[in-house]
Amino acid sequence: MVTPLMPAHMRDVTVTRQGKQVLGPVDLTLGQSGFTILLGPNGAGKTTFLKALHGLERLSTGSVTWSAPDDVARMKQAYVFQSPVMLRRSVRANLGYPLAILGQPKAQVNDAVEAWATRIGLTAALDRPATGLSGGEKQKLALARALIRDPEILLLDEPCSNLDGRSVKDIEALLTAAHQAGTRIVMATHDLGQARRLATEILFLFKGHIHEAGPAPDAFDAPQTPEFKSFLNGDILI
Ligand SMILES: Nc1ncnc2c1ncn2[C@@H]1O[C@H](COP(=O)(O)OP(=O)(O)OP(=O)(O)O)[C@@H](O)[C@H]1O
Repeated sequence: MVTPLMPAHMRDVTVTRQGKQVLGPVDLTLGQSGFTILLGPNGAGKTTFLKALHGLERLSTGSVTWSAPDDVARMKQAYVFQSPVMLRRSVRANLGYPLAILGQPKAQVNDAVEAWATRIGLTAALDRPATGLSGGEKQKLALARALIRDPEILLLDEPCSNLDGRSVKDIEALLTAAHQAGTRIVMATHDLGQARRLATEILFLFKGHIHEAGPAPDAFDAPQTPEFKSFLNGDILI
């Protein structure tokens, strides 16, 4: 599927915090389809990049433009945080929330909730408080809550950090299915194995700059910059 939202352009984007430039300048076009993995060591600026793209970050310079008006673009994006944020309500209410606020009829919301609960293995927990779920269950719920309204682009900030292997596998399966169904994905991760499993495109960030951008697996097989080469070698970058 080709989304009318993309391509998106980041032009001369910089973010400065307390006098320090933590991102940019970034000049980049995100193409119409693909699974972009944003790699980089701690503090490289991955979260800042994703938030800048999503409009959650005040830009010091530059602009982010989508191939649709800003209000339409905002509606068609979903963002999954590193630590899932749960409403203090049931799993059912959490899952249905994005559709309920769009004013969808209750029966339709309920059908979608039941279908997604089955996909993430939480049918038996539907009427339990979401705050009582395990970390992996919460992150699956957060992902399902993002996907339930069928976004054109999904932005994820290290959604699998601190999760057990089973949960990582489940989340990767959900992401792969979304990608295959045509959802544009941009995801930050520390995990090189995960990047190799999922990426169609790599962005490597270091000290706020993009040092490598290109298709996977080529970027892994023949890194173009010494920084990305070192990162792939497991060296400590300073
Ligand atoms: N509120 C803040 N005030 C000042 N500096 C900040 C603030 N938040 C983040 N930073 C700095 O901005 C830079 C980029 O941070 P960011 O969280 O985007 O990196 P990251 O690649 O996502 O890191 P991590 O992998 O650790 O989550 C870092 O140097 C960080 O210390």
